[in-house]
Amino acid sequence: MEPAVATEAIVEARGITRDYPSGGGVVHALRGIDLNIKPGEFVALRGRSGSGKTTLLNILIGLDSPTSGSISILGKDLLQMSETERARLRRESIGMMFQNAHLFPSLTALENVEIPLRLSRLPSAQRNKQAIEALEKVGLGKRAKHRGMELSGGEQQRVALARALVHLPRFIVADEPTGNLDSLTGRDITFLLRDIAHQSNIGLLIATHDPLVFNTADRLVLIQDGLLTEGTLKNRDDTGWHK
Ligand SMILES: Nc1ncnc2c1ncn2[C@@H]1O[C@H](COP(=O)(O)OP(=O)(O)OP(=O)(O)O)[C@@H](O)[C@H]1O
Repeated sequence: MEPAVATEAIVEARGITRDYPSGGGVVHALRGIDLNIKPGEFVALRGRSGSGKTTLLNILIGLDSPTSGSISILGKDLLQMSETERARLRRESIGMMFQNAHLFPSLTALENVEIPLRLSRLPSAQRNKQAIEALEKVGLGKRAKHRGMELSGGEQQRVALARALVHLPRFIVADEPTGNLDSLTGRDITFLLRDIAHQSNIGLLIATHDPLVFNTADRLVLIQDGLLTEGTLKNRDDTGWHK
């Protein structure tokens, strides 16, 4: 039996390829991707439209399967898991954010944040407590009773972040989370994500076109024609960017 060694990486992906059949031919969306993300590390994934960002994110969280390659998440082999096990991994250990907040407009912020916990067996008082704590982490403790439709775009995205955090994930994946926000609000959300990842030792992967996001990240990776290269981060200023 192997010794119980805590794995360093949150995610270790090796040689990931993904081919899609298309019009009688094949699209090679990913052509051999290696990517490691450590606890507390914020990695930005930059690439043009169609370069394979969403495909890669979906594969890393088990929503899609690669054509070849291997993926270890939190020390477990993702590709050996059943559909049910992958769903459980997402429910317990992964938080997701998208360009749109996807809130239920007539539910309160608190009810929206509680949704992922409804699938767990937690008693309702515990669910409520965790949801309030998650809203407080994103600075919206006082908006808990406001309905989704009563919140600004930036507040809605904060609620989406609280919903991604409520089950205390180890890995957060976000696809263009600032894409619909003005630059100041986008900056708030980016800094909040970065700070939460650093403080709570969460691995954070954000796919983005937003220069502010990739200049705030700990590491930038570029995806082009289905291949990854390390990017160069710009010099940081002294206004709190980066660490
Ligand atoms: N289900 C699918 N069937 C066929 N081709 C697909 C499918 N999904 C994605 N592709 C192709 O794979 C490539 C990568 O797409 P992907 O959506 O991952 O890009 P992206 O970088 O996320 O783009 P964007 O920034 O526009 O969201 C594209 O050429 C796309 O057309």
